[in-house]
Amino acid sequence: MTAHSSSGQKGMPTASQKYHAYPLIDLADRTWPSKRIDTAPIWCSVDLRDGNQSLINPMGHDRKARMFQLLLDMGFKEIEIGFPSASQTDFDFARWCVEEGGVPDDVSLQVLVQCRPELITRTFEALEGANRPIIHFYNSTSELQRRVVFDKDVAGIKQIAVDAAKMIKEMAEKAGGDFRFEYSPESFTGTELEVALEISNAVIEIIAPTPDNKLILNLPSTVEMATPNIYADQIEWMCRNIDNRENVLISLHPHNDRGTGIAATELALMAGADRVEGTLFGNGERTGNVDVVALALNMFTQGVDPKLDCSDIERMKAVFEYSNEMKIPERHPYVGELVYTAFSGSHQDAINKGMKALRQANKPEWEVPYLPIDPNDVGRTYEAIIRINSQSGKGGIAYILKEDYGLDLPRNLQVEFREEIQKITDDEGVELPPQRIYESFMEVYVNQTGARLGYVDHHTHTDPASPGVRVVSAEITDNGETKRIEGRGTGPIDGFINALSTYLGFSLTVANYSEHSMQHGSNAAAICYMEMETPAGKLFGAGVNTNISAASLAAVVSAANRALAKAKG
Ligand SMILES: CC(=O)SCCNC(=O)CCNC(=O)[C@H](O)C(C)(C)COP(=O)(O)OP(=O)(O)OC[C@H]1O[C@@H](n2cnc3c(N)ncnc32)[C@H](O)[C@@H]1OP(=O)(O)O
Ligand SMILES: CC(C)C(=O)C(=O)O
Repeated sequence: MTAHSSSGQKGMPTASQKYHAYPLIDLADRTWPSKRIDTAPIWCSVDLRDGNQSLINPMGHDRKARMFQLLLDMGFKEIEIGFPSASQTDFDFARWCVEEGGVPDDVSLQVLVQCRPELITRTFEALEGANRPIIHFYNSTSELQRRVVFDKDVAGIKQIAVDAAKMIKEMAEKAGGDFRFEYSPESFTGTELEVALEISNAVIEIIAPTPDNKLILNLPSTVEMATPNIYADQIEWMCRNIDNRENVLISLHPHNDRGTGIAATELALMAGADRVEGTLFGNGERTGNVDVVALALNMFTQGVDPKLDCSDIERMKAVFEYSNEMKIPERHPYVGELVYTAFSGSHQDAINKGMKALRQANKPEWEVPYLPIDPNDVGRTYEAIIRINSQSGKGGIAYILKEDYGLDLPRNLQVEFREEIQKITDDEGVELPPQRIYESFMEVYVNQTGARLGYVDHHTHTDPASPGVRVVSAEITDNGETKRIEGRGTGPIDGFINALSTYLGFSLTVANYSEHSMQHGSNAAAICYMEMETPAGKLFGAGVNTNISAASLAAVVSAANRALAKAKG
């Protein structure tokens, strides 16, 4: 039945008529909810097989080889390199890996094959001479596939698995090599647990795994059909009930149809699984395989060694994009261009303060608000942490000026300058790059193109008649004309302010003052920030000079210019 909305548009069909809820698992004494992941699983990359079979243009040799090298460099010890009986490309790649791939002794090549004799034979040919390769065989066991794809009952489906297991075991013995075995009751999540158990146990009996050669029993979430807790229950149930558990490695192979592949994998690891098959950044059929990088880095941020080297995530991204001919979205966990970036004011403020506190604490532990991982740990820089648009606040602007240009703005100046930036971002409606923020700061406070006054030079001497009083004589420009002004005070700033106040005919006083050396674009110059009470209200000026007194006086002139401009409206 089709529902119709009040607008007359055709709505979605009635959910309960078209779909049904996934049944709950009867496991009242489940233990996984109170477990945590404290060691890394055995990782197996399936980029070159499950990832590859989902691509518009499957990988040729070069794209495969480049991905393969990355996977080795990241420390994968098990790599599913393809489906050699399916295509000449995959067959040739398997041969290349065996003969020329430089596979370290502790790495097993894994290949996938259906339970079909001619394909199994070809698979053994592809692996001749390989070191401890894993033959991964599978057949679909779900109720739906039994009914509509294979037209067989459980016994018939079990027979497919058993026949293949026998053939593979015999061929391995005949070949005399040191083979390892993996069996997947494919579409496990659509299979009744008792059926998956019966078929898996039948395979285990034939393979007869030992402590030295355990069977990998891969329980795939071929299609993610339910909430992650259900997958965890299924895995805990299988771990408890499977025969010969001590000689069986329970492996996960989650897909991401509901967008919860990572959560499902994590809960299933808590439920007792030993191994995970997945792909870099989650490429794979439909919505992908589980993202092993996110899994590994999730572990890392919990203080667990993930046993996968993700320290050069930019290289990983580049290889992913080259080999898969796909782009990684900006928000993808840990790797997306924007995942370490805050645009919004309060986040920027917190990050700014967090980074400062971290520097001061000088401890190894990472704790910065809004950043669950130190970008440096995956080879990203701090450069893009804070970016400025109309959602940004003073903290973010101050962060950029400090980190990129070494300008340490006092708090009130941050507030004042934010208004200048806000005008621009509201007008333009787009992001403002750091250089424009810096140039804007220099223009508003230091260069002041077209401003009425300019500081040129000054000299001071003690008033012989009044010891302790300094006489300041300064040269300024007023609308381009050179003027000499003179004033007296306790020091150069005081004397200069008195001179300028008299010259302009209004009072200027210092409310606050700070200075530091410039680290950017100027050798040994200092910058002075001067907050002044003026008839137009409290305003900042800034001055840059190699002489600190001159920088201060330039800052006074800058504030006076801003007061004059404000008074003019
Ligand atoms: C969930 C997964 O990712 S599983 C992996 C899937 N990956 C791939 O399929 C990629 C590579 N595959 C291929 O290139 C091809 O499918 C090949 C070369 C393996 C086989 O090709 P073909 O035999 O021409 O065709 P096709 O795949 O359609 O064959 C399906 C037949 O195999 C049977 N079959 C499918 N899977 C299996 C299996 N695991 N074990 C035994 N038989 C199987 C089907 O029931 C069907 O039988 P039917 O011909 O009697 O109806
Ligand atoms: C072959 C199996 C493990 C598979 O790829 C899947 O179920 O997704």
